[in-house]
Amino acid sequence: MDALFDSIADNIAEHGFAVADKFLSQDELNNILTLDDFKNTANHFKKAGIGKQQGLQINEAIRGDYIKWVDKEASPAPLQVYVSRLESLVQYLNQALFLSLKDFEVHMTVYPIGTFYKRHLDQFKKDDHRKLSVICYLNEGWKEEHGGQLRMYLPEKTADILPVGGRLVCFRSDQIEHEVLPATRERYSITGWILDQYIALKHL
Ligand SMILES: O=C(O)CCC(=O)C(=O)O
Ligand SMILES: [Fe+2]
Repeated sequence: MDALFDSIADNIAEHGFAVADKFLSQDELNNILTLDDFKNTANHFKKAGIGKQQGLQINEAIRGDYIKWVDKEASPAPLQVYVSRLESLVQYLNQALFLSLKDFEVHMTVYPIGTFYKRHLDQFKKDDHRKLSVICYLNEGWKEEHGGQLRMYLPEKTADILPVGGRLVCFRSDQIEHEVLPATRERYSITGWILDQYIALKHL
């Protein structure tokens, strides 16, 4: 894992984002996908909103995904594997990049066919504790023609990333605007943010 973590740190330092394949192995992601949460998303997930707490709004013209927050202390074993890998990544990035990262929050995500998330930044207006966005994709056999790319708006170009199973994308939450394009398949992922403070308020 160290070589993978090292390339993530280098790319974040140099370009503000990193794409790392095989962050989760095929077995690890199969185990996550067969969790009841993912097999039966209609019962477990709820519509994602925009903003925080009192300001939270549902707006399908902006985002159409469904989410379930992960309880880091009490998640099922397959998710715990991912949570501890992220913990190691956070430690590594702290040492490599001096970011003073403290904690992270993650939710399971499903985008039903045809849904999207319009161009946005991940930091909230009144709360800038989200330092890095981290998304791990869980989709087997995803191809270009399925759509669903993460489009990042970089200073001189855009970069489109396919949500291929096991792939991790990590980028600076305060700098990189991005969007999720609609797909012809359901699109599964675990979405998270690494913060520079300890989480005070649980979403659960
Ligand atoms: O799933 C993705 O590729 C990005 C998701 C995203 O931008 C978000 O949840 O803020
Ligand atoms: Fe985002």
